[in-house]
Amino acid sequence: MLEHLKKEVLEANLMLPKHGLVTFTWGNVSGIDREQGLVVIKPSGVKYEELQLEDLVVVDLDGQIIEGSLRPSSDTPTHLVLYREFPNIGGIVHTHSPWATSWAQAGLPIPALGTTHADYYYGEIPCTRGLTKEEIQKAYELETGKVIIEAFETGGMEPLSMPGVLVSGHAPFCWGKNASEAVHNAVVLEEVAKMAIHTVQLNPQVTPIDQFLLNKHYLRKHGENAYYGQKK
Ligand SMILES: O=C(CO)[C@@H](O)[C@H](O)COP(=O)(O)O
Repeated sequence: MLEHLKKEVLEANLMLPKHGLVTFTWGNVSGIDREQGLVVIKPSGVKYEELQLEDLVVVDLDGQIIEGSLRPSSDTPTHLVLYREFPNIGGIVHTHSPWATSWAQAGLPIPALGTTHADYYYGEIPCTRGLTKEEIQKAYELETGKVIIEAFETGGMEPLSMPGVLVSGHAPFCWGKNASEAVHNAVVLEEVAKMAIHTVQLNPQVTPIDQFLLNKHYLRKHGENAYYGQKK
């Protein structure tokens, strides 16, 4: 079942080590078939170099395993919260990529300090609050998803114009229209996180770019009047 989605999710998972976003078995990618309400996700703890199509796990939005002999990613509940609350996303990536994880561990949002950021993220990349002891004890991965939703509800952000978030004390989650786009956004997040740290080191007084410049760069690539690249 879901052979096309499985191939897309496998390819997206294998892009994580290719782009230097993961070490060992860290990280995971999933994709959703919205018509069937089924999610394909990486199995937990499997080495990327050994990952095969038949290892992928299919779950429903309640987390029930529909197909697969391996346990799904330990972060599956987080992915499922996001799929349930963000109806326009089709793929999710979680990594511990070092530069973005440094911002998450510092508990800081990433300000829009340049146009590279603005090309993909329409403003400051948010950082959630930390989870409470009760949340950690009760349902860690589920509550991780809930603090992400809480951050977006508080900030009033639209998920596809802000396709990533830093979970305080943990690491980033990114998403997109599909698994491949989610990985693309995760690569951009890591690059933007690295540039931002270097920029602040060079000039601690640096401030975010002007909203007008941010709009210009974001809308060059997104929306009905986008003109970057070639017509589809
Ligand atoms: O967030 C974490 C660990 O803190 C994850 O990135 C794991 O390292 C990957 O877990 P699996 O997907 O293999 O269960």
